[in-house]
Amino acid sequence: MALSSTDDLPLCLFIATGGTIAMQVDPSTSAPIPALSGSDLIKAVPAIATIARLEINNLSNVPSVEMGPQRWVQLHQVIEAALARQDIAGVLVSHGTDTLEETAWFLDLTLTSSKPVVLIGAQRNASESDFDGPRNLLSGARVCVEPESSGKGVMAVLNDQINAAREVSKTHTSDVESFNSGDAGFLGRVDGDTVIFYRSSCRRQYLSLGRDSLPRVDIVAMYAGADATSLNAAVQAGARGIVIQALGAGNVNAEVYAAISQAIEADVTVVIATRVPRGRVRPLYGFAGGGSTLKEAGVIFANDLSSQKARILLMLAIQSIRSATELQDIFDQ
Ligand SMILES: NC(=O)C[C@H](N)C(=O)O
Repeated sequence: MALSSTDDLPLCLFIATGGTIAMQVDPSTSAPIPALSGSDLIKAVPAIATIARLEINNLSNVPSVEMGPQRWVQLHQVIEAALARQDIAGVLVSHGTDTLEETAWFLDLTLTSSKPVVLIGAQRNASESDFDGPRNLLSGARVCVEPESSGKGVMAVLNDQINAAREVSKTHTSDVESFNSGDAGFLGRVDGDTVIFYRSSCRRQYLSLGRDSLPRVDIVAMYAGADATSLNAAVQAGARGIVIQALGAGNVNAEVYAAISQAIEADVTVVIATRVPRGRVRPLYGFAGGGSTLKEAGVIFANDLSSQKARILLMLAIQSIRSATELQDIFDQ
């Protein structure tokens, strides 16, 4: 459905997927649930017609806990087809904030166009008087039509702050100032009606989406006193890859180390990430389970990617690559 506004404005595709931005409080339970379609959202923010002409795709209305490989592939296909059209300047996607960074990273890795793709969401639902959805929608649209957005990859725009897909993460459960890019810093910001970029994203990667179904990759958490039960269960479940959310610079205890060694012998690719929000993992310590011994055992180090982003990179990479050296090269970029 195309919503008309000034004819000479750029045309963007607006894809609604769900999330709190599309939720209202259900009076019978007093809890927010999916309620608004993409069309409802746009109708509630008439000022958007001064920024862009929008074509609306009400793709889904799900909380982002329901996002995953199947929906990512579907979203990828819809966006790839839209960006191939000459008349489309960019794509705006509304999304729940809980897994927004994962969808953004998957799309950033797999889309081929240099046209902007902007993900937005909201921390407060549409029944709240200080609902942040409209502001994020307007700012997202501004970034989507901004000529300087070209080649910046997939971006997350919330609270007027522009983040690159590789670096962005949700850092607060409820505050509207939640999404940031850690050590890398924001890509830019929206100031009133002006989009200001501070930098480009210089660490972008492309991995082709070979098949429609991605290989199973699980995340296993390391913590004080952890045993190998979860890791062994992932191997039993048929995981082709396992990302360990390790400690510190990339360490596990002796029991988990032994299980990792066995998993690698059974041809499961194991990637070490960390639960620490900032910094890289590396082969540092020589005790059983320290990074140096893990490297000896044949693990891949996830660089500074969170475990959830390392999982996505691994899912895409092991479609075609199995050699540890080549996989490590991909994670080192
Ligand atoms: N603020 C939000 O959008 C959170 C919501 N649970 C979601 O991710 O769908």
